[in-house]
Amino acid sequence: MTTPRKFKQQPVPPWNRAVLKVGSSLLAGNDGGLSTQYVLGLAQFISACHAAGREIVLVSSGAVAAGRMLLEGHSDEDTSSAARQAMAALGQTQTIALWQRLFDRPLAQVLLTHDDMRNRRRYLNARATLQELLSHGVLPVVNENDTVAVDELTLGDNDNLAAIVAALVDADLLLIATDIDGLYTGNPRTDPDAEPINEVDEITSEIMHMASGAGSSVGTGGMRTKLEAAQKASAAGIETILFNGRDSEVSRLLSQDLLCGTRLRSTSSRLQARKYWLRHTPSVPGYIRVDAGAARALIEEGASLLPKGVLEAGGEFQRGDMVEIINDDNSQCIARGITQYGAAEINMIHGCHTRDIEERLGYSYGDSIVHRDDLATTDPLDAMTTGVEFS
Ligand SMILES: Nc1ncnc2c1ncn2[C@@H]1O[C@H](COP(=O)(O)OP(=O)(O)O)[C@@H](O)[C@H]1O
Ligand SMILES: N[C@@H](CCC(=O)OP(=O)(O)O)C(=O)O
Repeated sequence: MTTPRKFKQQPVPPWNRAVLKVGSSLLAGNDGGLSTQYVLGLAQFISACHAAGREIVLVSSGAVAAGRMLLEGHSDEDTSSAARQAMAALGQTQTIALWQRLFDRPLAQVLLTHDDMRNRRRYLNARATLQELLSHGVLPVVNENDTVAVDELTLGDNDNLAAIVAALVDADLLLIATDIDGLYTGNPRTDPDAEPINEVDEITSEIMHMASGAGSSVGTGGMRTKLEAAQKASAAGIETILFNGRDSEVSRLLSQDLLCGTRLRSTSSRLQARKYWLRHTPSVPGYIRVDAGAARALIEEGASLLPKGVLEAGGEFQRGDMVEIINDDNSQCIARGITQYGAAEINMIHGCHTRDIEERLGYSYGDSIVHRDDLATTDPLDAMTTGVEFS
C-alpha cells in the first residue's frame, strides 16, 4: 500500500546533534534479507549532516530480519526468543556490513540494553564511549544487545532505546525514519479515512489511541512504540520527528532542514528537563566537600567540579551515584550531581591536577569529578520553582 503524501512541508527546529532511528521496515528487502534500496537516501542525509558539521548517532534495527535468512533449518513458525536471538546474532554483522558499504569512513558498533541504561555506571560508560566516538567524527551504529535482552526483543523496542540514547548523548533532536509518511489519526493501512497529523504539541492519551501495531512482517511495535519514544524524548526536552525513510526526497529535504512528516514537540526545555531530573534523582548518603574557590566556580560560573577544588569525600558512594556537594565553611549542600569517581577514588585524587589523575589511580574516567552537565546547584530560587528542597 502507498499512502498519498499529504503531509505539509515545514521547517525543522535548529539542531547540531541528532539520533536517527532506522526501523527494520527500511532495511529488509521485499524478498527477506537486507537491502540498501530504502536506506541510500538516509545514508546521503547522514553524509550531508557530517559535511555540515552536524553529529548523528544511528540507531539501526534489522538484525532479526537479516538473520532470518541465514538461520539454516529455521521454520517460520518458530518465533521463540532463542530463535530470534540467534537470528539477531547472525544478522547483526550483516546490518553493520550494509551500513559500512554506504560510507567511506569507519563505523562503530554499539550494542546496548535497557538494563544498561538503568544502571548508572553503565549509563556513564556508554555515554563516555559515544561522546568519544562523536568527538572523533565516527558514526556510532547502535542496536539492542539482543543476545541478552529477551524482553526488548519481543517488544521490539528500538524506538524507545533511540529516545534513551537521545537523552544519553544530549541530542537536540530524535529522528525516527519508518515506512510510512508520519503519524495519522489511525493506521492508514487499515483505516482509509486516516488523516495526517503534521504537528503534535503534547502526546495525550487521545493521540496515543491513534497508534496501533507494526505495518509489516519485519517491523515490531508499530506507531505505538514511536509515540512512547517521543514521550520519553519530550520529557528530556528533545523534539521528535517522524518521517518516511523510504522516500529519498524526504531525506533530501531534511538535509535542508525541511520536514515532510510529523513533528512532535517537547513539553519542556532541555535545561528544565535536565534540572528536574537531577533534582529528583535521590542522592546516596555521601558527600564531596569542596573549597571556597570550587564552590564559587560551581555556583557563579556553572563550572565542572575538578579534583583540585575537592577537600575530601565522605560516605561509601560509587561512580555514577548522585551525591551532595558541600562547602567547607558550614557543610551546607551547594549542589548535587552524578559523580564520575567513587568516594575511595576521590580520596586518592583530591587536590591534584587533572593530568595527574591517571598516575594516581592507574586509569582515568575524565578530568571532572562531577561534570557541569550532571550538576544542579541548590539555588534557593530554583528549589522554590521546582518545589524541591535541598540539604
Ligand atoms: N496512527 C498511525 N499512523 C501511521 N502509522 C501507523 C499508525 N498506527 C499504526 N501504524 C503502523 O506503524 C507502522 C510503522 O511501524 P513498524 O512497522 O514497527 O516500523 P519500523 O520497522 O520502522 O519500526 C506503519 O507502517 C503503520 O502500519
Ligand atoms: N533489535 C532488533 C530490532 C527490534 C526493533 O525495535 O525493530 P523495529 O521495530 O523494526 O525498529 C533487530 O535488530 O532486529
